[in-house]
Amino acid sequence: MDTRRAWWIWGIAVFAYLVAITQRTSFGVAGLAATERFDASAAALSAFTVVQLLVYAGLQIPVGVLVDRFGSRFMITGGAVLMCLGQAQLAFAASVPEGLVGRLLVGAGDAMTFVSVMRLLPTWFRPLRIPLLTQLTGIFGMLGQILSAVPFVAVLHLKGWTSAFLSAAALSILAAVLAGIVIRDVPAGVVRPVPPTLRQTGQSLSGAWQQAGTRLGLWSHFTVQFAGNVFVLAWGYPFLASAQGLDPAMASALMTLFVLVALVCGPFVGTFVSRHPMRRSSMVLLITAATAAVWLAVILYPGRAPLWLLVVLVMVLAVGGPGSMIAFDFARTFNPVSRVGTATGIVNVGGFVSALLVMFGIGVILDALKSSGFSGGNLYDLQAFKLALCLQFIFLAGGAVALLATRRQVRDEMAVQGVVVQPLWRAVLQRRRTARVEPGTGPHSHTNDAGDQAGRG
Ligand SMILES: NCCCC[C@H](N)C(=O)NCC(=O)O
Repeated sequence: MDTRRAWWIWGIAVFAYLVAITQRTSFGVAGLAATERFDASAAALSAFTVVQLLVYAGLQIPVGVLVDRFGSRFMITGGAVLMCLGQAQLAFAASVPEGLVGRLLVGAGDAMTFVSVMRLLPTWFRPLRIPLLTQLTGIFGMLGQILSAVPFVAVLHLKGWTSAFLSAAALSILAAVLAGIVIRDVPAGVVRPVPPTLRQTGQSLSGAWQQAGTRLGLWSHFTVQFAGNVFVLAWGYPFLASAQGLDPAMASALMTLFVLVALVCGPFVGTFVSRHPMRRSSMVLLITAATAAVWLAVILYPGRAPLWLLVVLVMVLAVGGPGSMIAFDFARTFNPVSRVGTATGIVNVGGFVSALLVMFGIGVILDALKSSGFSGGNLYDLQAFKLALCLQFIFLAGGAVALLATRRQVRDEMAVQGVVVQPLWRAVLQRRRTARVEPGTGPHSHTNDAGDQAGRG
C-alpha cells in the first residue's frame, strides 16, 4: 500500500477523471456554435445537457455494481473509449438527434469513470490517507473544466466544430491507453477475488442499500452538492449578470472565485474528515445550514444584494463541492471493500438527481412567472428569480431531515455494537469540562479525543 506504483495508478486514474470532466463540460462552452450548427432552439439545446446528466445519474448504480465485478481498469478504459466515440460522433453530427446520440455516449462513459476511480483508493492506500485523496481527486478533476473552457474553446474558434470535438475525442484515446497500461485493480501478489455470481451481485446491491451508512452518504450528497451545481451549471451566471445587474466581467470573476474557493477548501475538508471521522455528518449539516442562511440573506435583502454578500454567497456555495465528497467517505467506511463500488454508485446518484430536479424546477418556475405576467415580461426579473430560487430551501430542508433520520439509524446500529454516540454539543461540553479540570491536558487529551470519537457519523 502507498507504494510508488499506487501513486502512478491514482495519478492516471485522476487524469482519466479530469478528461471525463473535460468531455462533460465541452458541450456547455460550445453553446453558441451548437445553435448555429444544428439550427436549434434553446429547448433543443438544453436537451443535450439533460440527456447527458440523466444517462450519468441513471447509470451510477449499474456502474457501481459493474466496477465491483470487473474492476476499475476495465471500467475506466471502457468509459474513455465510450467518450471518445461520443465526441467523434458529435464532431460529425449534422442534426439534433445525431448530436444527442453523441452526448448519450459521453454521458455513459463519464458515468463509468468517477466511481471506478474512487474504487481504487481503499485497495491501494492506507485508510487515513483516503479522505484527503478523495478531495484531491475532486480538485484535480475540476481542472478538466479549465481544459474545456480554454484550449477546447480556442480550437473551436480557430479550427471549427469538427476539429474541436475530434481533439477532445483524441484526449480520451490517450486516457484509455494510459488507463489500460498503468491501472491495476489489485497489488501484485494479491489474488483477484472470484467474480461474484448474479445472485451474489444482487445480494451485494441490497446489502449496500440496507447499510444505513450508505444511505447517510446518499442523503449527504443529495443535500450538499446541488446548490453549487445549480449555480455553476445553470442559473448562477444569469442570476448575477441579469437579475443582480452585475457587470459581465464581475459575474465571470465570481464564477472563477467559486472554482478557487472549492480548490482551496478541498484539502481542509479532507484533513477535517481524517481527524474527526465521527463528525462528518455534522460538517455536512453545517455546510447545508450555511447554504440555506446565505441564500436566505440574498433573497430577503431588499432589491439587489451588495457585492460583499454575493461574494459570501459564492464562497459558501463553493464549499458544497468539497463537502459533497464527504458522502463517499460514508460509502467507503460503512461497507466492505468488495462492495465499495456499488455503495459509491448509490451515493453518487443523490447529488445529481437533486441538481437535475432543482435546475429544471427553477426553469419551470421562471417560465411560469413570466407567462403569468409576474416578471413584467423579463424572464430574469429579480423578484421572479428570488421566488424561483426558494425551491432550493425545500431540497435543503428535505435532505437535512432525511440525513438526520438516517444518522439516527446509523447511531442506533452502532449502539447495538456497543458504540454509544454522543451529540456534538455534549462532546464539546465534556471536552471543555475536562480542559478545566486538567489544565494543560485539555484539547489534546485522550479523554477528549475519545469524547469526539463517540459521535461517529
Ligand atoms: N471539488 C469538488 C468536486 C465535487 C465532485 C462531486 N461531489 C461528485 O460527486 N463528483 C462525481 C463526478 O462524476 O464528478
